[in-house]
Amino acid sequence: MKKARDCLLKTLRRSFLTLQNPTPKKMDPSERYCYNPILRWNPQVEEYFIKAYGAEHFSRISKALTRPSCYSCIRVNTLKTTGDAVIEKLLEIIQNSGSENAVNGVNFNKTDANVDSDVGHYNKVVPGRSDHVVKESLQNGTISKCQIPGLDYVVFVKGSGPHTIDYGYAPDRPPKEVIVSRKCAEAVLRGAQVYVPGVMACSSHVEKGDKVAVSVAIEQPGLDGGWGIGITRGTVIQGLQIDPYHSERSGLYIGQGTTMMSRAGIFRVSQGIAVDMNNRIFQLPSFHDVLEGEIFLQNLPSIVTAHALDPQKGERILDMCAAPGGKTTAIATLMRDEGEVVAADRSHNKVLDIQKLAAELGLKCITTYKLDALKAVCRKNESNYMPNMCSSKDNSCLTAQNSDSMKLHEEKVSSITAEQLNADTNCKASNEKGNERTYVSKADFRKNMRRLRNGPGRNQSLGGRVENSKGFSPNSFDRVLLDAPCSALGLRPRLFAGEETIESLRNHGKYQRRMFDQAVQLVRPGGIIVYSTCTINPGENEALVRYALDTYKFLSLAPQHPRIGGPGLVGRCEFPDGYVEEWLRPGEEEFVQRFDPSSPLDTIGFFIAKFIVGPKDA
Ligand SMILES: C[S@@+](CC[C@H](N)C(=O)[O-])C[C@H]1O[C@@H](n2cnc3c(N)ncnc32)[C@H](O)[C@@H]1O
Repeated sequence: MKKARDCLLKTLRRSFLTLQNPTPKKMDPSERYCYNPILRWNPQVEEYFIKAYGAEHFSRISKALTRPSCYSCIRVNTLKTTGDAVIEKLLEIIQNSGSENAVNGVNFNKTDANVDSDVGHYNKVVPGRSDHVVKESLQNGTISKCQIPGLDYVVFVKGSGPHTIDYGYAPDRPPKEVIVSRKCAEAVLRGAQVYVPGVMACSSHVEKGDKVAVSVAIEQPGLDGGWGIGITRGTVIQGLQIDPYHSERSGLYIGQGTTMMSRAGIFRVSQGIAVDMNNRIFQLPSFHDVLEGEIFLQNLPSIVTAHALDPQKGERILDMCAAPGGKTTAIATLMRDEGEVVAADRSHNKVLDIQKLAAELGLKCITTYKLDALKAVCRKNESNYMPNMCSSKDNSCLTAQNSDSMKLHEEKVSSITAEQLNADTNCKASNEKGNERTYVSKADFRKNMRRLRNGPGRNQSLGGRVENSKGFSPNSFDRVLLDAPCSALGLRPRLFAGEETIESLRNHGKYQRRMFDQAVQLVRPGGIIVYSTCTINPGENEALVRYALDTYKFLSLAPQHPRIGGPGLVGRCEFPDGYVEEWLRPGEEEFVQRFDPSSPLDTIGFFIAKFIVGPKDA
């Protein structure tokens, strides 16, 4: 029934488009076979953002969102190596790589990585690269160290684009084509290959080894007021104007590639590379499998977020929404792996990702938990609340699921507690002497306690065990990072933004405020909360700050270092339904960092606010 309805809608839509444009005009191929996407928004959301940013600025932001940043940002694992050593190794890799890889399309992969997803990476390095390439890479700034004070361990590798591609169009002989899904295209723009599940449609008679023009199917407004892509997997493309989705694809060509299998193969198998993208609109270096453990690819604003938190050695830090662990590991590295970073996420599998990343980077001070951030504060009346497990030392309330392994160790724990506590009280004095290795720090003590109760560390050796937590005691963290789940409207490249409505944006805001309420309870007086999102939506950024400052009088905005983002938005927005959203007040805007995707920094859209927690009973 639904299929028939969809089919009918599609047919109606096509007739509607044909009626609107009865004799499709011949299009200049340079207009058609190019990359010039227009980001579609929900009309009310667009109106709201235009009010916030002004029409011209919002149009620049929209444009920037459709493109990837033109460089890769590498966070060097300073516990294992240095920025200079990494640059040297990368240059060596370029030197040994094939000349077919242009400098601006630097290909750093050691091996073919046959990732079985529609967005995996695939690259190969061919030996025989000449020396001048290395010199050029340095001279033209392909590889450079970040110049921002304190961030000299961050390495940038430049990419290039958008490039104009000749798809070999000739009158009456259109190029063979492959149409991919939006998600696949977004990954391809970031440097991935086209994998089988990402292919939507393909020209007839495509054989392995054919050159194909790759375009993307993006959601279009439907007659029913929703969005649809109006094309089904397996559709045959003739290269004619009567092809389904022909006009919609104009300006949405993301590159040229060589098919790795025939059309029949693409739609028969379930995995593998369908198209090897060898001529891309954006040429960005790919680092899959490269210098594993020594480097981590991370957006610059995320690295800055860890700095804004300013974690100190020996502290206890909570990362409330931590997966996949990019910021957790940045924080642990800034702490030189001394102290405790509690990394929580509500998704079991994502917690495993944090563990994997921590192990890869060799970080030991990270403890992971599966935990709903909305219930991050330990409630004493929980049915399975076990007071002896919510010790003032550990402050983590573990669930009954772990009680067996805990009972086994309980005796041992109690026998060492007194001794350890003595060590604990000694730690301040020892610290003053700077003799960090001979005393048991608070963090080490907590780690030992956990080891005794739970066996060896969770990171490397337990092979995928994830501990559930019922939450933590109030005031039990020195600093809390809330890198909140959000509308992600700052992520790049983005080819469609119509799914978010005013209502869904407001819901994100509500969810974030509830999480923030938990963060406020968990951090001790005198501690720090950093709140961040990867969205351009002021309702999830400045409005959260307003809520925080108005609700909790003991919070105040703190300056951030480094500060490379722009100021926040001051003012308010009145919605047609009467809802009023309050943003920052004059004087507050310079305390937050707003990363504008259309600014010369060329980052994702991102927001960071830092709060100092004053005496809570004041
Ligand atoms: C923006 S991502 C975090 C990215 C991470 N901080 C990093 O830098 O790698 C948001 C995360 O919040 C998690 N999340 C969403 N709702 C949650 C909840 N109620 N409790 C805990 N985690 C949640 C998601 O699983 C997701 O991993």
